[in-house]
Amino acid sequence: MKRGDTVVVATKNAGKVKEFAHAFGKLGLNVVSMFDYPDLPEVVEDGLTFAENARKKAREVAEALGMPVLADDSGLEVEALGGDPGVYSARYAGPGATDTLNNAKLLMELEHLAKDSFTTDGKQNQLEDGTKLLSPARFVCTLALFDPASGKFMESIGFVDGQIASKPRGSGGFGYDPLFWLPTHGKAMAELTMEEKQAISHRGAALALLLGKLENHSE
Ligand SMILES: O=P(O)(O)OP(=O)(O)OP(=O)(O)OC[C@H]1O[C@@H](n2cnc3c(O)ncnc32)[C@H](O)[C@@H]1O
Ligand SMILES: [Mg+2]
Repeated sequence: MKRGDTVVVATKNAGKVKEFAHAFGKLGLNVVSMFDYPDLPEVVEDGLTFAENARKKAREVAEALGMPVLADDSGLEVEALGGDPGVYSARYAGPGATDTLNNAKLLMELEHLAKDSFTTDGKQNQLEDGTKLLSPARFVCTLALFDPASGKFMESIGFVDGQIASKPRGSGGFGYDPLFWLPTHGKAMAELTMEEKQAISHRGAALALLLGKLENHSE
């Protein structure tokens, strides 16, 4: 990839598109997404892992377009929920789920549990304004780049650890960002600028790894 090239990202998530456009823009690359190809058939995300879904999105779109395509499959793993919503993060609240409905569903599930198991050391798990920290959690992002000419994938994975807060904060980012508390920053993910989010996020980490692999590959 060289300055001026276009990267096709197989996503219909406007939040992801913004983050990729920002990251690739710094390298002089343009980003197009599935919003630019509205007629492509929908990819059914029925994989059991993030990696399977990322590969499926990348391969199907790359084969339809006849060019290399990058896909991102990501989600939230919440310890107290045994790793849920995981690969179901986008549709946690059911068909037609929105970020708002998914966040409400997450809080409902956790507050349910909190009554039994998270009350004893309440002080420690509480922010100054009374917001409770309900469970450790982790964002995961897998990236898959598929080149239909070679039939090969290049893949990477990134993580970021935090806590689920009982109240949303901030208006940046997307998805579960307002509920994802970063003890290291004393802020929710949605309170970070895009630049700050990229520096610490699961997507930023996965992208840095992938770019490193691409660089080695082209040498
Ligand atoms: O499949 P595409 O079209 O890329 O878009 P999507 O929104 O369906 O994306 P996923 O299938 O990968 O589902 C990931 C969900 O996990 C959540 N998520 C992923 N990355 C996130 C981030 O950086 N911040 C907050 N929530 C995130 C968010 O709810 C996403 O909808
Ligand atoms: Mg999806």
